[in-house]
Amino acid sequence: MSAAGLAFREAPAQLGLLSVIALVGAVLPVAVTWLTKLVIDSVTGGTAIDVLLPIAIALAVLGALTATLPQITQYLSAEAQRRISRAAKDRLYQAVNRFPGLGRFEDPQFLNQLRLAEAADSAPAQLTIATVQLVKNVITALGLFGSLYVITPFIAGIVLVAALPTLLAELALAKRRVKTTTRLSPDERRELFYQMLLSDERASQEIRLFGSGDFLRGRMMRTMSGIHSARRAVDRRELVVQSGLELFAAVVAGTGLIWAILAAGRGELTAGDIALFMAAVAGVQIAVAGIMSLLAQTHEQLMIFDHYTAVLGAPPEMPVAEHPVATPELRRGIMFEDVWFRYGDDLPWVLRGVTVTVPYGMAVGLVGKNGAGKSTVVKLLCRMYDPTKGRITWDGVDLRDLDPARLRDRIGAVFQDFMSYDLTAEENIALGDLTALKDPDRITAAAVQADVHDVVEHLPNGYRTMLSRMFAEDDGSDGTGVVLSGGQWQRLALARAFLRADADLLILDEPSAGLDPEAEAELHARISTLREGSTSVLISHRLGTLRDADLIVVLDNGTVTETGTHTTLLATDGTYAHLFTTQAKGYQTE
Ligand SMILES: Nc1ncnc2c1ncn2[C@@H]1O[C@H](COP(=O)(O)OP(=O)(O)OP(=O)(O)O)[C@@H](O)[C@H]1O
Repeated sequence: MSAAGLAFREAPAQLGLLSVIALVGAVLPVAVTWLTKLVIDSVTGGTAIDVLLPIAIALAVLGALTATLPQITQYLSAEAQRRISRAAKDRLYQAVNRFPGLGRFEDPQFLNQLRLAEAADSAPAQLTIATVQLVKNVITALGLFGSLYVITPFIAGIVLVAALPTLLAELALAKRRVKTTTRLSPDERRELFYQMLLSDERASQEIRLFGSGDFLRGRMMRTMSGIHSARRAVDRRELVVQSGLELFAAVVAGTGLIWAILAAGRGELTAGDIALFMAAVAGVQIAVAGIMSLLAQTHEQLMIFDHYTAVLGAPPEMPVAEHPVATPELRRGIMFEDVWFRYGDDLPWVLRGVTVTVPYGMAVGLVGKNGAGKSTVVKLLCRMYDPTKGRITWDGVDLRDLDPARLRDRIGAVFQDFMSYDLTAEENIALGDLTALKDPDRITAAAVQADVHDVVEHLPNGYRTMLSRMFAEDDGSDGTGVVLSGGQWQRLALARAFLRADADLLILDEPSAGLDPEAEAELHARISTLREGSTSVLISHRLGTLRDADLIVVLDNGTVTETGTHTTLLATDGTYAHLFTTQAKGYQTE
């Protein structure tokens, strides 16, 4: 949709009124100029007061209109801006939410474009309002130019020709401004990153312990200085060019005035003509300067709006089937068939020909050293990315042929880098399946399964307690937000996954890393019961928790090196046996 289309759909009344006011405002200066000439000529010509009075009253009414219309215009523009920006922002984040995978969020070029698009949410409104103002200024300029032409076609011609360099200069300046903004986008993203880091609750502990605050502040200030010097260069150029243009306009107006006074001396012009001449030259110049700056603004906003439309029109980063196959209920299993994967064309292979089956109804354990590719396998299972080569099938159907959203509906997961939201406890769990917000019993049941019910129940406001000290007042309690411990957050993340009790596949990536030994043992007993008969993939560095798995898959440097049960793998005496005995030794007393 075009900027104007969006603007008129969201604020038709405001923009309609603004257009009418602009039309009235456009002819006001012309009418005032002519009436002023009439008054002066009448006064100097000795016209009767009863003829003068209506003109004076008309001038007073036009003066009142000239004074009030800008205030009304400002109010209507602000309201139109709010409505249109709201809709533009909504569309932008709808588009962002539509990207099926993670690729876009790891692409710096796209992130730069997104930052520019975020700044462009006021562009549709500004563009439309600027266009209305542009039309207004054109009408005023034509009216005043016509008035000037009646008195002196020669000077009128000079004023017109003098406007040309202004137009070209303003357009060039606008182009440079947009170029600078685009070029500075990565730096501004960087500056924002440092800024957020310095005020981030989670980062503050390390920053204080390592005393890295001043280092990060220094980096932020250096980035900011770079941005400022680039902007200063643009501002200086604008200062020089625009001052030159103003000077040029003053010379044109001054020369015209001298000519007009000389002409009046020769009796060719009346006093009213001189007044009209002065008002018209100034008015035309103001209107023309307004047109130039509005044209430049429009040009700039159009270029910024391009980034907005580019994000809105960006295709999904991985192909989404136009007519997806309905995701079948899992009955056979998930197969990785010679899957190769790397995060980017210029990055190393992370998975190299992985062929493995997660059979239906079985608990599969995934083991491997840091960086072996375990979390990557999980991300591919959820189709956050597509394999670079090979394929993954869900009951025989290639994941690429399924609707990613419907596939994910069938999966419950706790990721290694799970989220803790600054929301209430209830909402933190319900995010696993938002329909549960209307069914608190389901939320409680999931919390019981994740062994976090007791903790939540005893919070100051129970399930409605805000799990943040930053937004504490939002929970309607006495304003005391609560901060949970790492292990408690982890259980909450588990509850979020357990909310999808009927999920076909349960993925747990290091679900007990933050739990105390007792809680871990309890959790794994619970998970075992939950996993019984259901299909699950569990990643854990604590190999003891995988003993009961129906199948253990060992990943090493992106390839499957061993598969079997705990007993068979121990007997094989390979990597798994080595890792297991090394870990077991650590628990044994001498
Ligand atoms: N988003 C990403 N972009 C680029 N490379 C990535 C990305 N995520 C992971 N990697 C790389 O892929 C490799 C495998 O990472 P992965 O997280 O799958 O390992 P892992 O076996 O889960 O490790 P760990 O036991 O430490 O959690 C690593 O070398 C990592 O640097």
